[in-house]
Amino acid sequence: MNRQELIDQIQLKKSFLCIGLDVDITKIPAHLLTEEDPIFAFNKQIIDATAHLAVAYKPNTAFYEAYGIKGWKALEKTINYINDNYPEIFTIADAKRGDIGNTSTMYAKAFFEDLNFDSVTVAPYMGSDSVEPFLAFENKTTILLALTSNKGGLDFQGLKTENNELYKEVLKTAITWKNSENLMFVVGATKAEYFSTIREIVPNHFLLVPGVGAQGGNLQDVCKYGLNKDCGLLINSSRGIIYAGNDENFAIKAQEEALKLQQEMEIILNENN
Ligand SMILES: O=C(O)c1cc(=O)[nH]c(=O)n1[C@@H]1O[C@H](COP(=O)(O)O)[C@@H](O)[C@H]1O
Repeated sequence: MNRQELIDQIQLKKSFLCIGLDVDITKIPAHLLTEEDPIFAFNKQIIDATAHLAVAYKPNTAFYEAYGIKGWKALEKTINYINDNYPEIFTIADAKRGDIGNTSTMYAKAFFEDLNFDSVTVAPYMGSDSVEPFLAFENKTTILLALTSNKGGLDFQGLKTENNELYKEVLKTAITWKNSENLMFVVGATKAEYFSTIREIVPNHFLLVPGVGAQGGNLQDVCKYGLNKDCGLLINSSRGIIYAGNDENFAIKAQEEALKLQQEMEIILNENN
């Protein structure tokens, strides 16, 4: 999926919601545990109940890798289900990869070709030749960690360099790389006060913003300085949506939580037009 198709979906659905499919088997409703593949059964119901409200889904691969081959199969079934039934949805493999060039190419093939995700999250720490192999894939997006939502995010990302803080160097340098139009950046919702500075450096790129919901980030605060002319934001909530209920009604409860965020987003988009 390309940038314009994503923007079209945002306008059509009046939503820039990304739902995180971070499925912990100890937290899913008990009645699903008798299913052959409880994780996929859970995801399928969440997706069917929320696809009209969201423009993106983001499975974090840790939650699948933790269950070995069964988990990876559930991830594969989930991405195939989305691509087959909701091809208009932007998909994010939250895998936070990045390595020397030839290894990064293999990570990119795993997520872009084998699993056919639209995008993957990547760590910038190893520099240009660790990220450019991801950027080389046409119609695929590389989502680079810039300023993360966690408390320790500032341990390194906030370090002062000669002229800047490190996260600003990441942004400034990454936009000079080959195929940098294929980049998005991760900025945590818990760091809302940084968005105006970030938008000075990357006015046009999309930002993936996790941290709304369970981590306490605020949608309004993020939008105040984070929105751009194309919206330019994907706001993720995982636990706040998918674990809203814990019985047979879990998908309806998830839908209700997604709807609350979508309705807030609709107002924000209308105000911004
Ligand atoms: O790359 C991410 O998605 C990410 C970056 C970040 O700075 N903070 C962050 O929470 N995430 C991910 O976003 C999701 C947040 O989940 P909830 O806190 O349950 O909404 C998890 O999958 C995290 O791994």
